[in-house]
Amino acid sequence: MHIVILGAGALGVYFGGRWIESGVDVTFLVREKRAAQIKEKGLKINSSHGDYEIQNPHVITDPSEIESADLVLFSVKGFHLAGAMEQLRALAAKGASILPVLNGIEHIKILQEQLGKEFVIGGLSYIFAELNDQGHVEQAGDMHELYFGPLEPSQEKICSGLADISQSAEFNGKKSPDITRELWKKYMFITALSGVTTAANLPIGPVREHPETFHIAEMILREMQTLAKEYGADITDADVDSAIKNVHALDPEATSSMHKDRRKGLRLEVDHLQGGAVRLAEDVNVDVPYIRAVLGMIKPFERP
Ligand SMILES: NC(=O)C1=CN([C@@H]2O[C@H](COP(=O)(O)OP(=O)(O)OC[C@H]3O[C@@H](n4cnc5c(N)ncnc54)[C@H](OP(=O)(O)O)[C@@H]3O)[C@@H](O)[C@H]2O)C=CC1
Ligand SMILES: CC(C)(CO)C(=O)C(=O)O
Repeated sequence: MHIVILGAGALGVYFGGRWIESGVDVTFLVREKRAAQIKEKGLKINSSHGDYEIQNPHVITDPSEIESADLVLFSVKGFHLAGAMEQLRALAAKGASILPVLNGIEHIKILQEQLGKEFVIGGLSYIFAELNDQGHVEQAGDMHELYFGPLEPSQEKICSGLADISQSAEFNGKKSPDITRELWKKYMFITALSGVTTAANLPIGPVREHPETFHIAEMILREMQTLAKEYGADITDADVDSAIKNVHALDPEATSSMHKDRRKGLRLEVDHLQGGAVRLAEDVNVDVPYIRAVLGMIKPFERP
């Protein structure tokens, strides 16, 4: 299987690197600046699951440089979705299925509309990873999960193939029979975690210590549960309880990638995540006052 990584950031390099380590053919499709950085500094994963340096990574800046691809791991931030569409179209035309791992949900429909439903697989990840100033990945903690699953029956084969090749890779690759539910569970979790940590500008430890602050996270989980149900995803009370338990289990210093971006003064995915939730809620007449409130608190730091 030939996999193209579109978005050689934290997730793209981590999962792409782990596939390369296990012998899979991987190409990184990047923009010029990132290509120059990779040429100078190389690609490396520093990880609690073992470090790995990618020797001579295959890096391209134009899809025309490859003949064919089976799969694209699409790992850009929500605000780069539109800018990557032309490259995705070119790769789909070469036969590739697209596996987006962005947080959120709005991108799935946009990709399906732009590329055709048969090309878009469901995917998401649980991992704490970021790029350091060398452009190398820093991954922390136990979690390194990549979930994927068919959104259309025709995608069973590529998802099974992906499960097979991921078995020997150093991450947990999980083929889900109900990826839409998994997508909503992750969207619920990240809307709450990124909302409360980024708005408070605090990691999860101090958020948990203040019941009034933690209450906001719990209310966002509930609002997301209601929203998911409106969109046909059966997110149960047990799912919400399990999300709360997972937040309690996090290291006190742990925080969301959005909060890390706020601390670094980088552009935030708030419009894609909390903004997307508000848009989806408006479309089905659901009230989401807590999500609206954190959206308002985070907006001034968005740097669009
Ligand atoms: N980091 C984490 O721990 C987690 C992140 N996520 C989600 O995964 C997604 C990706 O996050 P993350 O990996 O952290 O993001 P990063 O910002 O680390 O990486 C995104 C990469 O996409 C590249 N990119 C953007 N547009 C293009 C394009 N048109 N062509 C080629 N490359 C492009 C950027 O490159 P350039 O340098 O050129 O700008 C950048 O390197 C987000 O939706 C995030 O919420 C989910 C779970 C955990
Ligand atoms: C849930 C978490 C924190 C880890 O996967 C994440 O998705 C993020 O920080 O963006």
